[in-house]
Amino acid sequence: MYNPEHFDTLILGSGQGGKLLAWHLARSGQKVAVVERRWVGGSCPAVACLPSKNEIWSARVAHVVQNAAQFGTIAGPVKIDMARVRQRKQEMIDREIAFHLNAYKTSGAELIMGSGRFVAPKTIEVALNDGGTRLLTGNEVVVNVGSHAAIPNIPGIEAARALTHIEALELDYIPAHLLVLGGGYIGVEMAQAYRRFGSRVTIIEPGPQLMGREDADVAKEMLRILTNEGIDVLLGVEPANVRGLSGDEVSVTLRTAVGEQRIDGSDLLVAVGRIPNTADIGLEQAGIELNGRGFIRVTERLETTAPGVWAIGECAGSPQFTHVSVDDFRIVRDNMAGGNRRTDDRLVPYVVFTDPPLARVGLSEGEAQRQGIAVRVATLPMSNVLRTEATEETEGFMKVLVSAEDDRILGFTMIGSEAGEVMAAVQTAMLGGLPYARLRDAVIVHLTIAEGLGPLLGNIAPRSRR
Ligand SMILES: Cc1cc2nc3c(=O)[nH]c(=O)nc-3n(C[C@H](O)[C@H](O)[C@H](O)COP(=O)(O)OP(=O)(O)OC[C@H]3O[C@@H](n4cnc5c(N)ncnc54)[C@H](O)[C@@H]3O)c2cc1C
Ligand SMILES: NC(=O)c1ccc[n+]([C@@H]2O[C@H](COP(=O)([O-])OP(=O)(O)OC[C@H]3O[C@@H](n4cnc5c(N)ncnc54)[C@H](O)[C@@H]3O)[C@@H](O)[C@H]2O)c1
Repeated sequence: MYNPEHFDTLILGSGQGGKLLAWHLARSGQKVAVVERRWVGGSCPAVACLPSKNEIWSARVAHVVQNAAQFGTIAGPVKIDMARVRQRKQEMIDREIAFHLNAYKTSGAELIMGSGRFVAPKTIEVALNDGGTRLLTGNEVVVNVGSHAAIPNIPGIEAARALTHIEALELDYIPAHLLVLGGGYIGVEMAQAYRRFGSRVTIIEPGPQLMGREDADVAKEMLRILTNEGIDVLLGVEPANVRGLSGDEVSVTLRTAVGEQRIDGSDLLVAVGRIPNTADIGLEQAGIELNGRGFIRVTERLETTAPGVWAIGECAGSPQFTHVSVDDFRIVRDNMAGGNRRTDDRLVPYVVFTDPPLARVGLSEGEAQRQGIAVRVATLPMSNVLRTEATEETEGFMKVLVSAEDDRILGFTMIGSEAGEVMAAVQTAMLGGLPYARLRDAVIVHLTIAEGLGPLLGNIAPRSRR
């Protein structure tokens, strides 16, 4: 083996946490390198969060304009220019790339574009994108290689060249009839966006409800909202085979409770979950073990089974959100500096960026039940929040779980306008350990959506005396 180049910290994959760690350590004087095969800045700004939310926003504008007459604005016939939608998204990505390159330059961290694989403990060989190889070692090594879209094992799906989120975000035409496999995060977000651009859309979900991890009442409301916009949702159906070619004519045969059913469409999007990018990168050469699901085995401190090697983000089995990968960075940063931060004491919120969005922090009702945690539950329909009188955003509801033993807020779910922003207020109260009545009695601005927190928490029953 030829002489390796040595770094204080070597990071494989420019994921969301890894790049922040690189910039931080380099600014602190360390010699740092990041190896990235494709996306400067990782998947979030290139093919995931930012581009999807960018196109979802374009779709929202289309929706508002299409419904403008209801609010007294006569806009005339509406036409969607998908090439412009895509271009706007690309301009944002280009700004992101420039931002990231500048952060590498100013921090002093080296970005090496190529595919990396371990060839020995703490040693990575990089097949450079421009040709040639480099051999790198690090005192500390961090793996932040992310995941890719799973393609289910359905006969005909490979030949059909189904879209993943990556190709779907590159379309410069409006699919006549988009078939969406999967009624999870990507499925519902993209289904609604394409419906608003003008596609006919069918969601195909084998589970009994959309958004399988949510309470049934939340999933039912999501179903009602999407169905009202004209999206067809097929629940409890199993795709058996696929025929044809996405972008042309494609059909999916489904096994249903009442026999087989064939759905014909023009394009097929697959959104059935993620597979960690941990295969074929030589982890076994470096003593880095995987768990049974292919994720890197880590401690709560994000240490792998190899001394001096850490893992961050989705490849480490962390919840699949950018803000979690960012928090993984903070944990590794502090633990590298001798601290003792853990992943198991954090509150992980999330937002599904449908319109209205779905947000949750803490326990759902189902989780509380399964964990045997006694709770008091209150709900408030969005139509009872005064602001929605003005905006007509009356869909959805808020739900809060308060401990039956004390007055701590244990969970908050909202499907409704500004759900993510309202949730952040509840999350803050939860982090501060505020008894629910403090938030209930807070003076919250009239006429905001958050004003609904008062009446919502006012619906919590008093604690029963034993
Ligand atoms: C369509 C979509 C929308 C999403 N929307 C949201 C959202 O709104 N909010 C949210 O919080 N989360 C969202 N997510 C999830 C979020 O994007 C991810 O959780 C987050 O990007 C994970 O980051 P990570 O740090 O694990 O890795 P990533 O950001 O995925 O980075 C891993 C990097 O490693 C590189 N890599 C892999 N293997 C190698 C190798 N061998 N050599 C060199 N480089 C390698 C990859 O090219 C990639 O750039 C979305 C995901 C998708 C797919
Ligand atoms: N707003 C956000 O934060 C956001 C947005 C997009 C993605 N993400 C992250 O990315 C992850 C991946 O998203 P996703 O939508 O691919 O996965 P998901 O896990 O959210 O949903 C996958 C869905 O596909 C269904 N499914 C499984 N096998 C299937 C099959 N053969 N045919 C049809 N459906 C099938 C599952 O029952 C499930 O409902 C999410 O879990 C989330 O963490 C987050």
